[in-house]
Amino acid sequence: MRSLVFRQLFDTAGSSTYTYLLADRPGGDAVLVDPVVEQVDRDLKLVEDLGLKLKYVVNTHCHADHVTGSGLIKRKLPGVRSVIAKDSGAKADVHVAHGDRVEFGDAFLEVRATPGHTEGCLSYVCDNMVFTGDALLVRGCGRTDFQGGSAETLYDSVHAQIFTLPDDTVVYPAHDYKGHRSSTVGEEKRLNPRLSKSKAEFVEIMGNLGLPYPKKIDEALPLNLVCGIQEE
Ligand SMILES: N[C@@H](CCC(=O)N[C@@H](CSS)C(=O)NCC(=O)O)C(=O)O
Repeated sequence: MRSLVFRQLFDTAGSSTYTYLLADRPGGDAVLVDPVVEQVDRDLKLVEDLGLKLKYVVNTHCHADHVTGSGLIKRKLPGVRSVIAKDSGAKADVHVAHGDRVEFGDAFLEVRATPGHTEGCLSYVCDNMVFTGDALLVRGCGRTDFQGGSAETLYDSVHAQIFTLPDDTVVYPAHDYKGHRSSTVGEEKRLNPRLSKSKAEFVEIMGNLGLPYPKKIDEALPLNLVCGIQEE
């Protein structure tokens, strides 16, 4: 039985983003999923405290609400490689697509394409966990009104790629705005107020969210298209 290392970290500075640290074993090879630039020192201190070897910074998508920590982490730890979907249109060291694996030591993330919030959204499955980015949030989902978003596509993605996982798979989202930390596939299939509905109802709901644009969108998008801050 593998003793995977797992930590869930939260950006209290404003974006309400969850960053995940995973390693194949204590002191082993590690990945960081969705790091936030303001929290890079916190994340790297934890990597050092746990004696881990950080291999990849992995992005679920090109975020619009915060700047990814990928570029800054690469500057501080030059051996680390950034990962994002080929379909995101963003630069990175490694471009992945549906069916690929991101390997770290004896463990790996299985890449599942879950477009709809953006065209290049990915979810990553690791053992009994799925890191859903903004495709599926706890009792919610990512908005579909910019970055090539499509409610129809998001509905199909979640139903085909996430809701087909075992019901006890633990759902770890990229954001939470209501105090949740995780959920399960079974719970979300039953209780998600948007995605448990029919596709037509879902499309109607998503067309009427009326959310303001993220405050940092104009700063975040251009930087995230180059995988974060690249220069001094
Ligand atoms: N107020 C925040 C942005 C909130 C927001 O729009 N969140 C996105 C994910 S980040 S692009 C979203 O999809 N929300 C779905 C929902 O139902 O809330 C800010 O200004 O940064």
